[in-house]
Amino acid sequence: MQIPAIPPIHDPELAARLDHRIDDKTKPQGSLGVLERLARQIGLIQRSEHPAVAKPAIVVCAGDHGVTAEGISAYPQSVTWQMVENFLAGGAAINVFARQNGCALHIVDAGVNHEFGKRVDLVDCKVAPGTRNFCEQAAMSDEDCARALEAGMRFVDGLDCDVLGFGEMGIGNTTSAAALMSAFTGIAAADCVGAGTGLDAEGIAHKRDVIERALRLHADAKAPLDVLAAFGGFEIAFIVGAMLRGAQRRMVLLVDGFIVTSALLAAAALQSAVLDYCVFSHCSDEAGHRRMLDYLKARPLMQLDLRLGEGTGSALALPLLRAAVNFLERMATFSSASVNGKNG
Ligand SMILES: O=C(O)c1ccc[n+]([C@@H]2O[C@H](COP(=O)([O-])O)[C@@H](O)[C@H]2O)c1
Ligand SMILES: Cc1cc2nc[nH]c2cc1C
Repeated sequence: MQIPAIPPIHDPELAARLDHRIDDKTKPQGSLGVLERLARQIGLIQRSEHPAVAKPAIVVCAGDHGVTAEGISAYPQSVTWQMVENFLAGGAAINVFARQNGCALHIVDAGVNHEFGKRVDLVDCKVAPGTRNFCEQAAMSDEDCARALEAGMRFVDGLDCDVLGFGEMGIGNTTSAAALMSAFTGIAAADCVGAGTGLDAEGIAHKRDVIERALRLHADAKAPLDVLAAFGGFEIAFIVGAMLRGAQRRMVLLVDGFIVTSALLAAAALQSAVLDYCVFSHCSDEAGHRRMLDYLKARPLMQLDLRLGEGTGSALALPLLRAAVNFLERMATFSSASVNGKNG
């Protein structure tokens, strides 16, 4: 398997031209704050002084997790496929927010423990009906992990979009994400673990024990792909592949909550320049997410106490991305509006 080469977005000459355009708008310099940094970043990603958010898409990847056998979620595994049906019927939060924001939505079965049959609206990339219990063995074989990564890359090869948002669905996947976080960052499991869909304090303590046990079992997994295979999920590996290919194709990558960011930890361990292409939509209410973002030196756009996943944060961030490219394209300049500039 070929890991995509990703160039950094570094381009001092274009950055200077973007900065000039931004500073020439009728506002005190820097006063549009984060939106100015976004406009500059999107311009550098798209290699354009006139960046656009014209064709946004969100991909929601679903997969099941063998580690649910350890009793680490407040909900049964069957909710994964039932929510996939809900996505396909248009009734989930992500359907509502994607529609509200004029965003294409793609639903992927990367490894759900359910036979959906032939469905035109479901992208069938099922590698297996769920991962193995990573307390007993690696969640994925190396081959299956590579299959999920490649499926993510191939999926993005067929996409026509400029902004690619990520979401996921998978009962048990906050356990997978917390284990990935601890393995990739060296942060203690106790500081990675959280309530997920709604565990109480006792449930969280048990989840921490499960993760610590698995970290001991797979202590030899050091290379990024080995860590991903040991603790990941099919939906997480699919997202890793899709992120790497999306960055290679110079898409803006919209990062959602705790699980999607754990996929980014793996992607960044494989190709650190992928981070240049990322916009962090929000800081999730899942306990470890703030620490994960800090580790990546990431500044999320919003803090809404969301802990849903599905790409809901990605969808809700779209108006801010649009505001960033719109002010750059549509605001008057000091000279066009005859407004005096600084000290002038
Ligand atoms: O995105 C987040 O930050 C987030 C935080 C907590 C839970 N979730 C969602 O909840 C599910 C996993 O929770 P759990 O408790 O089953 O591990 C999965 O479907 C995720 O989309 C998502
Ligand atoms: C109902 C439900 C919806 C979800 N969406 C994402 N994760 C979820 C988990 C549950 C339990």
